Amino acid sequence: MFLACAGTLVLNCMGKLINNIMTAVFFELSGVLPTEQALSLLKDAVKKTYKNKGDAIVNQNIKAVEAAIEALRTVQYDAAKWAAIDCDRESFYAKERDSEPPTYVTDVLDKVQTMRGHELKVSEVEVDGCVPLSQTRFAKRGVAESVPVVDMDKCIQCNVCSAICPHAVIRPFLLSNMELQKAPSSFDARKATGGNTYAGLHFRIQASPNDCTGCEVCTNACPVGALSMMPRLDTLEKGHGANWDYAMSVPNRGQRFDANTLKGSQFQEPLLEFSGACEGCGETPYAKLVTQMFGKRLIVANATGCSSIWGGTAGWVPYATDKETGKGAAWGNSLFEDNAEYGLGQVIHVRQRRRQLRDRVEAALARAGKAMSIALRSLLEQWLEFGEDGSISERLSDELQPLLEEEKGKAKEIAEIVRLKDLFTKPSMWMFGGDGWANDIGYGGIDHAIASGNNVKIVVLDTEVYSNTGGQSSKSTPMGAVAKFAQAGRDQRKKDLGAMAMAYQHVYVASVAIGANYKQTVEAFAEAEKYDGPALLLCYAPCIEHRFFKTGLSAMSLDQKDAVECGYWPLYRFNPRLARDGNNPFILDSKKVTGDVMKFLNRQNRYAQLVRSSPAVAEKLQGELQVYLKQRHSALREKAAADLSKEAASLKDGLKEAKSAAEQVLITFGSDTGVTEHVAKKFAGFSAVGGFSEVNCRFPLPRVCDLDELSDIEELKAACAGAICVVMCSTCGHGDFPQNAGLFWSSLSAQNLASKELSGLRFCVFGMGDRSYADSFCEAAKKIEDRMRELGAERLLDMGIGDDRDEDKWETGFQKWLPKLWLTLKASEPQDDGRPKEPLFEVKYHEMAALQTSPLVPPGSQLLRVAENRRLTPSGYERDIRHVALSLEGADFPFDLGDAVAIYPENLAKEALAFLDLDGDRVISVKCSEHVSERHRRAFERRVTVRQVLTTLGGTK
Ligand SMILES: Cc1cc2nc3c(=O)[nH]c(=O)nc-3n(C[C@H](O)[C@H](O)[C@H](O)COP(=O)(O)O)c2cc1C
Repeated sequence: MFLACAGTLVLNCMGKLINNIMTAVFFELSGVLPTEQALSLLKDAVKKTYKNKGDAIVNQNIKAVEAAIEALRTVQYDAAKWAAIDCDRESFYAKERDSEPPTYVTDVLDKVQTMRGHELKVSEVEVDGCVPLSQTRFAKRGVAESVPVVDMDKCIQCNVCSAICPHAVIRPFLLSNMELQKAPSSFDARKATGGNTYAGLHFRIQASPNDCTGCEVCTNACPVGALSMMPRLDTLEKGHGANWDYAMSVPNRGQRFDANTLKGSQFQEPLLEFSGACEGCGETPYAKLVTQMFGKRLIVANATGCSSIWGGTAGWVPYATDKETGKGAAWGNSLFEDNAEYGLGQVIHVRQRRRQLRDRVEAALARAGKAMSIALRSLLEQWLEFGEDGSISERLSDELQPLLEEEKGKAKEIAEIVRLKDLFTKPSMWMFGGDGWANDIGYGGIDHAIASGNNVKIVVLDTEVYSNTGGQSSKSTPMGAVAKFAQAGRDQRKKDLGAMAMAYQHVYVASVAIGANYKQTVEAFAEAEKYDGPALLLCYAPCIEHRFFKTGLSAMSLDQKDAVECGYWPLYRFNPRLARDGNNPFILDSKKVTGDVMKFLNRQNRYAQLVRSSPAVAEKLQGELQVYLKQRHSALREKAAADLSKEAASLKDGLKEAKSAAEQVLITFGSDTGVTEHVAKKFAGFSAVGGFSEVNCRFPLPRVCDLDELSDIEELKAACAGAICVVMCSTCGHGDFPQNAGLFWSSLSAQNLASKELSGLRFCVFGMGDRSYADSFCEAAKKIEDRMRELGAERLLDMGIGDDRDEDKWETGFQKWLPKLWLTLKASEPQDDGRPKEPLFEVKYHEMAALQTSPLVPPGSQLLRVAENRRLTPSGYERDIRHVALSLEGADFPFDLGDAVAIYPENLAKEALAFLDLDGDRVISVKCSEHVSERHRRAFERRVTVRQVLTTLGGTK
C-alpha cells in the first residue's frame, strides 16, 4: 500500500488548504498517534489557529481534514522499482526547460533540488558569497493549477497584465511577419497597434505555464476581460508551453520604446523573474518595474525582509541579466539595521570612483590627447559632458570599451582609464526594503541617507506589517489593524514617512500604488531616477498578511485601486525640482475620494477580526482612522493648492483685469510623429505669452498633456472641470489612434459608460491628417468628437482640420480655426510684443578636431540604404518622378502591406553654411529647453557638427 489520493483533493478545490490536508494524511499513514486522537488534536489546533478568522474558515479547514482521510486510496506499486527511481534532473523537472542551463544550475542547484546536496563539493559552491544570476528561468516549478490564457480578439494591447504580474510570467511579445510565420500554430497574434514604432509588427500576450503561480492577478487587472484561467495541463496540451518558448526565442525589441512609459516599460526584458514570492505578491511588481526601466545599469542594496527572501533565496536567484548584452542587476543584501548605510556607502563609493575617472579622463585628454585616435578623444570629451546622464553614459560606455582596449598601449594615461572602465556607465543605484526596515529598524539609516543629499533612491515596499517574520506590527501598521504585538488593534496612527521626508524640502518623495495608477507609478520612478538628489518611493503592497476574504491576493491590483479611491492610500509626487522653477513641488495625483473606507477595511481580516473580537474597540479605532484619512486628504489637497496660490499671487493680480473674462483651458493632444504635439504646445505658448509670472498672460496658464494622461475618465472630468478642453489629435496607421492616445480611446469608447457620463464638459477638437487617406481622413479626431458628444459633452466649436495636402500643410487649417477659438475662449488674439522669448536651444562651441559623424536618425527609426534612385520622367518634364529602391539587407525591419517609409531629405548644407557664414566642421553641443520635445531632444544627446545640424537636423526647428 502506498500514499493517498490527497492530490486529487488538492486539484479539486482545496489547494489552499494543503497544509492541513497533508498533516491529516501524515498522521493516518505514519501511525505516530492513533488516527482518531491525532485528528482530534489537529482539529483543536485548527480552531485555535483560525478562530480570529471566523467560523467559515475554521469549518472549511476541519472539512478539509476530514475529507483528506476519506479520500485516501490504496495504490499498488512495485517497491523495487520505486526504490530504483533515479530522482535526477532529467526525470524530475528539467524536461520542461527550453534551453540548456549553465553549469551552476546543473552542478549545484539541481543537486540541491533533487535532494543530493550532500554530494556537493565545497569547490563547486561560490566561496565569496556571490552567485550567478538568471537561475530561476530554469526552475520550471509548474506549481499552478490554472494559468492565464489570452483572447487576442479582446486584447487592447495595453500591457497592464504584464506590469502587474508579480512573477514576470505574462509578457507582451512583438514579432515580425517572418517570425510569426514560423510560430507554432496556436500562436495567435494581432497587428501591433500604437503608431509608427509598431509598424510591421505583430503583438501577442503569452504566459509561461510552468513558471506561473496561478495567482489570477493579471486576469483581474485586465481592463477588458481578455484573460481567463485554464488548467495548466490543458494549456500545455494546447501548445502554450511551446508558444512561450518560441516567444522567448524572438529578439526583444524593447530598445524601440520609451522605457519610461507604462507600455514601453513592458517591452523591456524584466530582470527580475519567476521569484519564489507568494502568489499575488504586491511587492514584486515594483522591483520588477525598476529592473525594466533601469535594469542594465542597476545596483540594488536590499534590506532583510520579504524582498531579500524572494530576491535572493539560496540558490535560485530571480534577478537576471539581459539576454542580448549580458548586463543586469547587481544585487546585494544587508541587514535590517544597516541597509541604508550599506546602500549609501555604495553610492558614495561609486561617486568617488567616477570623480576619479573624470580626473583621469581630463588628464589623459590633456597629456595624451594627441596619441589617441580622433574617435576615442571625441568620445571621451562627450563623456565628460554627458556622462552624468544614465542612458547616454551607457551608450558612450559601449562605444568606448573597444577603443580603450585597442589603444591602452599608446599611453600610460589611457591604461589608467582602463582600470576604471566599468564606471563609464552611470549606475542607477537603489535600495529596496519593507516598511519594518524603513519605518522602524532601518529608519535612522534612511534618515541619514536622505539628509545627506546623496543620490540615493529608496523603494519602500509597504505591506504595513512585518510580513516575512509572520505579521508583527510595524510603525506603518494603520490604526485599527490587528497584527502580532497589536492583537487588540493598533491604537496609533501609521507613521507618515512621506511627510517627514518632504519636510527636508530637498528629497523627491512619491506615494504610489501600481494597480491604482500604472502611469503615475512609472512616472514617479522615472522622475525619482532623474532627480539629482535623494528620492523616497512609498509603494503600497497588498500582502497575504492583510488576509483578504474570498479573493486572497488574486484581487491585488483591485485592492490597490480601492485603497486609493477611498482615500486610504494617497497618490502624490513631491518634486523639489519644480520648486526651483517657481512651481508648486507637490502634485496630488489622487484628487478625489469616491470609495467607501469601511467596505475596503472589512474585506480584510486584519481589520474585520477586531470587529468580531472587540466590536467597541473596532468602532472606536476605525472611526478614528476614518477621521484621520479625511483630515489627511484635505491637508494634501491644500498642500497641492496652497503653495501654488502663493506662487501664483503675482500672476493672479496681473490676471485680474486682463483675463477676468477669459476661460480656463486644458490642451490635450494625440500625436504620433510629434507634429500635433508641436501645434498643441505652440497654441499653449500663444495662450500664456511670457509664462507663469507674466502679467500679460492671456489667461491662466493652460495645462498641456497627451490624451493618454486622461485615459481615466474620472481624471478627464476632473481636469476639465471649469475649463474648456481643446483636443488636438492626428490619425496614423490607417485610421488608427496615435500611440499616446490609444489608452484614452479605449476608456472613452468603453461600452459601460453612462449615456451622459461627460455632461457638463465643454470641448472642441482640432484634427490633423492627410486627405489622401480618403476613407480614414482625420478619423481619430472625428471619432473622439462623436463619442464625446454621444456622452453628453458640449461641443463649442466646429472641428478644425489641419491637412498635410493644404498649401501650408496643417498651418492653413489652423490659422482659419484659431480666430474662432479665441472668440470661444473669450480671449483677444495674441500680439507679438517683440520681446525676446526664452531660447529653445543653447549652443556651445567646442575646440576639438572634427567628429567622425554617422548619420543622425530620428529615434525609433532605422536607416536603410538607397539601392536605386532613378528619374522616371524625361529631364525636360516639369515633374521629377522617381523610382527609389531601398535595400532591407541586414535590417531588423519587418515590412507589411500599408506600412510607410519616411524619406528624410538632407538640406543643402553647403548653401546654408555660406549664407549663415558658419564653419561646418565646428563641433557643438546643444542644450534644449524644456519646451523642446523629447524626440528632438534625443537628437542632441551627443556632440554634433554644425554641418550635421544643417544637413540632417534642419527640420528640427
Ligand atoms: C504612417 C502614417 C499613416 C497615416 N494615416 C493617416 C490616416 O489614416 N488618416 C489621416 O487623415 N491621416 C493619416 N496620416 C497623416 C497624419 O495624420 C498627419 O501627417 C499628421 O500631421 C501627423 O501628426 P502627428 O505627427 O502629430 O502624428 C498618416 C501619416 C502617417 C505617417
